[in-house]
Amino acid sequence: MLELKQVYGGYGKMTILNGTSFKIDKGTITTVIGPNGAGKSTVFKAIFGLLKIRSGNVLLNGEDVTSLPPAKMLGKGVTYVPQGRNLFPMLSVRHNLEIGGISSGDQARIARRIDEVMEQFPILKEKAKEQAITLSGGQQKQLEIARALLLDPSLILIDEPSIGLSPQMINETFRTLIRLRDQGVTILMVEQNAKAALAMSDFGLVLEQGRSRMYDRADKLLADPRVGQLFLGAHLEEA
Ligand SMILES: Nc1ncnc2c1ncn2[C@@H]1O[C@H](COP(=O)(O)OP(=O)(O)OP(=O)(O)O)[C@@H](O)[C@H]1O
Repeated sequence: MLELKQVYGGYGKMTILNGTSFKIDKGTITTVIGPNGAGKSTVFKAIFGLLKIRSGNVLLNGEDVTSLPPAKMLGKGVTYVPQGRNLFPMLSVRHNLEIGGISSGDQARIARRIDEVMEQFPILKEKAKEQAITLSGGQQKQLEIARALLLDPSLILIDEPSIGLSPQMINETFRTLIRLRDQGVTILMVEQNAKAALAMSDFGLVLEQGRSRMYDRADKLLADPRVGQLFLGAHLEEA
């Protein structure tokens, strides 16, 4: 569904993506792991058009979407849930959802989608009129994921969804992602919480110094001693 071919990019004179190449299949969850600064978030920004790609290509279902701006990527069915909190805290849960649909020309459809999405996230329906800031961290992440669903994406890029959440809320967030995968949505996720994330993923990708070093079934990566070394901070070459 998504393919990166020899993607190079970075910030100013700094090159972070050094020929990143990988493919992910439709209807799967793939977790990207790797040491701090490996370029995991940068890959997402490059795919979603937030970072100019210097060379290389991003293909979506075979179509070249390299450096398309975010609004165009949304139109192609790709959505991005960045790291951290990305809500309007003083606005209501419903209002935050409405903002997610603002780029759609069809507001009647968005109103319908908000109702559908709320059915999938009962806590959001219950708290629709409450300010987003009154939700727990996990509920806020659910709201961000729900907002990402408004435009019916086929691919969700989600960066560190478990950060700052309790173990119970991490489980709930991961269960939500599995449910979406089972509905046919493709998920590409970055996670620091590598073991738990690989345990619920179909595939894993190890990124190091802006290059994909390993790609395999998630259970195989989990069992690979070199990945164990990586979790402990060693570089793959040393491992
Ligand atoms: N906006 C920016 N401007 C300049 N440098 C940046 C910017 N964003 C990230 N970087 C640098 O790019 C490198 C890769 O950052 P990135 O956030 O992609 O890494 P990561 O693998 O997601 O790391 P982490 O696990 O720590 O989140 C880092 O050295 C970082 O300091």
